[in-house]
Amino acid sequence: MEQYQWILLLLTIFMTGIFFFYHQSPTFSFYCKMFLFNGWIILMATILSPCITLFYGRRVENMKFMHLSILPLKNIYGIKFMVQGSENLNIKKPYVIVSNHQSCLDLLGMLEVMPERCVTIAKKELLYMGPVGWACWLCGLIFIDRKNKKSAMDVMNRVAQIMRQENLRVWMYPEGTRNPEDTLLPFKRGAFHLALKAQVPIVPIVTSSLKCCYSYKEKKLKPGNCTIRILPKIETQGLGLEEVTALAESTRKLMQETFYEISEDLHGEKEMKP
Ligand SMILES: CCCCCCCCCCCCCCC(=O)SCCNC(=O)CCNC(=O)[C@H](O)C(C)(C)COP(=O)(O)OP(=O)(O)OC[C@H]1O[C@@H](n2cnc3c(N)ncnc32)[C@H](O)[C@@H]1OP(=O)(O)O
Ligand SMILES: CCCCCCCC/C=C\CCCCCCCC(=O)OC[C@@H](O)COP(=O)(O)O
Repeated sequence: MEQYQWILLLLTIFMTGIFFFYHQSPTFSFYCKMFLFNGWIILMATILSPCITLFYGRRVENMKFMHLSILPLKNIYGIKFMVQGSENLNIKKPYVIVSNHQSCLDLLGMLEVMPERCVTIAKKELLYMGPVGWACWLCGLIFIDRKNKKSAMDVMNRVAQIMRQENLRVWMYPEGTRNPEDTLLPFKRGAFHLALKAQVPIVPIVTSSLKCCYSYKEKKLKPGNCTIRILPKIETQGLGLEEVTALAESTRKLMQETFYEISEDLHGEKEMKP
């Protein structure tokens, strides 16, 4: 046999093995899907980043490239988002969006509803993910070092200064990390300091439980329907920094109630856990 025939034969055996295990083992198929999910993001970032660097440089408008390149994942995985309350984002001025953070699928939900001129606050580790970090930087993401609180707060305080000048919306995950549970984590204060310092409203956005389509624990990634509810803005004008804790707690309570309300598998959940 010629060398290329050997290669073809080995490739066929390899692909047949993948196909076989994919259908036999849910865990294997989960890892394949996650590999494709991450692989797609890395591929898009690798293709787009050099072009964006060349033609546009770093600017918040580049988010639309992230949007266009990532949204096909929604169709590939059959995840449908039903958006409620889009009219609540018809605000011309800057504001802070706070959203719950369950898993990597939140990226799809975020891009589904993200308004124009919106930047996300992200952990600095993302910046070191090669082309993905480069793409995030080009889209204007703002990175914070969660292990260095002083530097994270300094960055947030600088954002408070520029968001009004540059008419920016800022998207934050106040839980500070992914949380697959049904009870939201206690909220970090950064988003609320930001809104109060910049004297801009807060818009809470709640994504229903993603357990219907994704669970890392159960090694599950399958098609499903999710609801994203955009709540009316919470005004902060005239409120002082002494209100940060109360504001964070009332916003969390509102988002937790909304989460129970829109998550089909949690209907009937009445008890609010602390
Ligand atoms: C082309 C294709 C490319 C595709 C690429 C794909 C890209 C994916 C993009 C998606 C990115 C999504 C990433 C999401 C994340 O990374 S989430 C993780 C990072 N985000 C956060 O952590 C935000 C939430 N955290 C906070 O807001 C924190 O408050 C923080 C600012 C980080 C500070 O941390 P910490 O100290 O732990 O917070 P506390 O809230 O507990 O605060 C402690 C006390 O400090 C006071 N405080 C807080 N902030 C301030 C401030 N700015 N100024 C003054 N004081 C502040 C706070 O009130 C607390 O005081 P008390 O204890 O109440 O007295
Ligand atoms: C040259 C180095 C090459 C490194 C290649 C890195 C590979 C990166 C693989 C895939 C990138 C996918 C990025 C998806 C980002 C989804 C956003 C997200 O969910 O971030 C998590 C963050 O909110 C909270 O983090 P933690 O829950 O605290 O943890």
